[in-house]
This record gives sequence, C-alpha cells and structure tokens, in this order.
Amino acid sequence: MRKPIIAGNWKMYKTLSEAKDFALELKEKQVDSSKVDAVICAPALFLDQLVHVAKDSFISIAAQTMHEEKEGAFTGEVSAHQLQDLGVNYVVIGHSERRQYFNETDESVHKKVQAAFENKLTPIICVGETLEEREQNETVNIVSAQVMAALEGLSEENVENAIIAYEPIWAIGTGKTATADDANDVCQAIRETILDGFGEEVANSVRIQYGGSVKPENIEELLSNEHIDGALVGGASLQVDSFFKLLEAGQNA
Ligand SMILES: O=C(CO)COP(=O)(O)O
Repeated sequence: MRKPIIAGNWKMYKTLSEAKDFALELKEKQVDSSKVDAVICAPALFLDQLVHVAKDSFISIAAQTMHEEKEGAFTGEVSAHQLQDLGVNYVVIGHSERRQYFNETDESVHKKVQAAFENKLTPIICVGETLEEREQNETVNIVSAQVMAALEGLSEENVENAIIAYEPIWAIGTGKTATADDANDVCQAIRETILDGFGEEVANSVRIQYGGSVKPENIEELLSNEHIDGALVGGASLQVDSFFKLLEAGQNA
C-alpha cells in the first residue's frame, strides 16, 4: 500500500505573515504522518521561515521550482543545493505554469530532477496534456513521453522515490476536474510507462498524484482509485480548513 501524499501548491499567493499563520494553525491539527504525507509548496522567499515553523510537525515544506545548476551567475534563481541547505524536503518540477510561462522544457525538467536527487530533495514531477491534445486522443502519448524524459537514466532507487503529479492543463484552476475514472486511467498509464522503463517493483512503489481542481468535495472519490496516490492542490490548499479536510481524506484513504 502506497502512503497518500497531499501537497498544497500555493503558487504566488499569500504574504509571509499569512503563510506563517497558516502553518502555525495547521500544525496544531491532528494528522497522522504514518498515514499521509502533508506538503506545503511555498514561494521561495517564505521557505526558510516555514521550515522553522514546520520543524517537528507532520508538515513538510517544498519549493515550487529551482534551477538545475549548483551555483553560478543565474540572477534571480535558487538551486537545489540552497534548498537542501535550508531544510526543504521537496521541490515541484515542471509545473505546467512553469512550462507555459517560463520556458521549462522536458530537457530542463530532466536536469532539475537529477539535481534534486543529488541534493536529497524529493521531486514532485508534473506532467499533463492540453485540452487540444486530449481531444486528439494524445493524452497517454504526451504524458508518457514527459514522464520518460524526466526520469531517463535515473537509478531505480531514485525513480521509486520520485513523486509524479498528473495535472491535465485544462483542469487547473478551471473548476473542471477529470473524472476520477479518467484520472485513474492516465495514472495507470504512467505506472505502466514506469513499469516498462524500470520494472515492476519501482512501478508499484512510485506515488502518482492527481492535480486540477481537487477540493474536499471530490478528493475521496479520486483517492479511492487504485492508481491515484495523492493530490497536488492549488486553490483548495489556501485555507487551513479546506487543506486539513484534504489531509484527512488522505489519511483515511
Ligand atoms: O496547478 C495545480 C496544483 O499544482 C492545480 O490548481 P487548482 O487546484 O487550483 O486547480
């Protein structure tokens, strides 16, 4: 049985004080970290303080992106090495908003995934198709190619520990969720891709999240599916009560 992982992607929302208040309130809640992994993906400039607030609690902290190089003349960027040094545990890589607005490619995603593992960060690797690609029945081809490009050449041990987030682009922030069956089918296809590339043990261990308009009202159904091991959540992760409900659903899945 794979432990569910629920990650809240705050994107470019909240001020530092709002972020700290959120984490302070959340950490008082009862969440069993043996049953669910709880992750907050915060803007880079809050990470240091959030790592301190979350210390010794069930909450893990993630960055929303990073640069693949260890250091260098890359104005405005943050490296995996710097994130690790702060005590950050996870990093989101290849979110569709990064691919769309910041020139993230399969190639840069691959380099970032490697850099994350070299620095003991767990990558949450985002993949997903556009509406046009879905309508052309290209979903599985697109998503499988993104997964293989990200994971190519990695060790089985690393792939086993990676998190894949399947986020259909047309479902992000739109209120449109893939049906639980559709989401499960694509997550299954991702697992089969990993099976072909890395074998059964790795495929059975890797955790695959669904993302795109996940909320307390639909998470239970999503998580009841065999191949959906968690959720990457935008809007519904911004309020403590709503995020806590998602964690409870993960805990009870
Ligand atoms: O992009 C997402 C999470 O990374 C999904 O966002 P929403 O949950 O707001 O649709």
